[in-house]
Amino acid sequence: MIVTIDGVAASGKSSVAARVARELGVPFVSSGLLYRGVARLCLREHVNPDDEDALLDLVRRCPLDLRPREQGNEIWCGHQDLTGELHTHEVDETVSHVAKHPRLRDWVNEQLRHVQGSFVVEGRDMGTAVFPQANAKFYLTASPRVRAQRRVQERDEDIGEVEAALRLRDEKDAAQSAPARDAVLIDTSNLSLDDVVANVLRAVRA
Ligand SMILES: Nc1ncnc2c1ncn2[C@@H]1O[C@H](COP(=O)(O)OP(=O)(O)OP(=O)(O)O)[C@@H](O)[C@H]1O
Ligand SMILES: Nc1ccn([C@@H]2O[C@H](COP(=O)(O)O)[C@@H](O)[C@H]2O)c(=O)n1
Repeated sequence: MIVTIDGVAASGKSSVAARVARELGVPFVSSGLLYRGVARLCLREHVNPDDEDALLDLVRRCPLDLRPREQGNEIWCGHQDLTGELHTHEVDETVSHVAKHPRLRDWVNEQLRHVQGSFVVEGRDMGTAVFPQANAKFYLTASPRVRAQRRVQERDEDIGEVEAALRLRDEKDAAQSAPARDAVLIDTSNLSLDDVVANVLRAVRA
């Protein structure tokens, strides 16, 4: 069984996917971490994120390894765990530049398709481009303000700046972020995390 949970930045994809996966007793996979990993390598190696050939050379030189874990996915580059370096302002600003390249997206999607068995996978285009055959598909949204409020609970940043950055990332991600026609749309603006998880599990088990 494959369950896809797509949605806009900070809509709750990772949190919901992790909880749903735990309840179903299957791994969860965070596709965004692969893009974030490439963005992190760009920053570390001073590679231009707008240069597609340079990005493909980078991931050949520094192959990233996505490791689904119950407590959260890990991203390794050889023997180096990059996981703790992927949710920074610099990575947030770089990742959409990385994600716009078709051949880089093909590379990410090839990594994702190696995952075997049953799993929950979250991202932007899991239910459309990567796993159109998924058994259940969900698409999470929330107002930019609500998403910014949630994000500043995690990071000590100005809420106005966070909201503006989320709106900008939404625009940059629009090309790959359309919900699948058969996805269940959930506006989480006025729902608790528990409510969203319950709604998803009810639909998966229906
Ligand atoms: N329905 C909800 N109600 C309240 N808080 C929520 C809800 N969903 C998620 N959160 C909280 O909002 C924050 C962002 O959630 P999360 O990281 O899962 O979003 P995301 O869509 O994966 O973000 P990104 O796209 O940046 O990876 C987390 O602190 C999470 O606990
Ligand atoms: N399937 C996906 C997942 C992510 N992206 C790009 O990566 C950025 C970070 O993703 P998060 O889920 O961690 O926010 C995101 O803003 C996209 O630019 C993607 O294109 N496709």
